[in-house]
Amino acid sequence: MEKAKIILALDSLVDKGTLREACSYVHGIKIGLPLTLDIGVSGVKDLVKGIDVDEVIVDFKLADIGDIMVKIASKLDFADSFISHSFVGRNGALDELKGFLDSKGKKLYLVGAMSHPGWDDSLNSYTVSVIREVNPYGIVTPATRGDVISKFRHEFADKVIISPGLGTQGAKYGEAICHGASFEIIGRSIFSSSPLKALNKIVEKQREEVLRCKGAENRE
Ligand SMILES: O=c1ccn([C@@H]2O[C@H](COP(=O)(O)O)[C@@H](O)[C@H]2O)c(=O)[nH]1
Repeated sequence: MEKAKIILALDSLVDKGTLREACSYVHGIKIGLPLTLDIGVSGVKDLVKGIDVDEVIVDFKLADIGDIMVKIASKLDFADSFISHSFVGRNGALDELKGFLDSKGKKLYLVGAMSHPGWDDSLNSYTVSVIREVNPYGIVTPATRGDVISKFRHEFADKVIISPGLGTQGAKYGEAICHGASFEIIGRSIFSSSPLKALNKIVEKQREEVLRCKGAENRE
């Protein structure tokens, strides 16, 4: 069966058997700083070892000078991809991180806009300009504001867009994909209780919503 367009947000510890089974339904996993602080880098390495996913993303939302971001990324060799803030800019920051990740065959995502209500979308013209300059593999945009995803998709037709903000933060499963995201990032709505049951329902709802909107697209 085709994997669902979901990236699991792992911000707290999940039993490895459950994670292994959950991963057979999804594209990837995203490792958060809270989980890494709880179990350490070696604990995270053990957790992800042997897990069958297409992508392991480290989400520490790096935001520092290039040298420090490179030092952090070089300690996390289990990751395929890293998320960084874009507001730090290219020169002396993201240029160095991108160069390092390129040399290791790893991918960079930049935050285009965040999902919480306090994010100011007037910042987005700046993040768009940094994303253009840095040319990352992908972008993080908010599922909570579909119009913002659509704008980023319009600006960056070929980039992978990953969107958090589903379920607990309010967006409907599938909604981000309908607005142009490549994958939906989902954490607490899956892991607060009975993860496999919750994931199955979410996969179903995502498929229904995407069928509904793609059907609508095809009728236009
Ligand atoms: O704007 C952003 C950027 C990143 N996140 C991250 O996504 C997940 C969302 O988890 P839920 O439990 O599904 O709300 C989490 O790891 C955040 O750090 C975000 O929410 N918003």
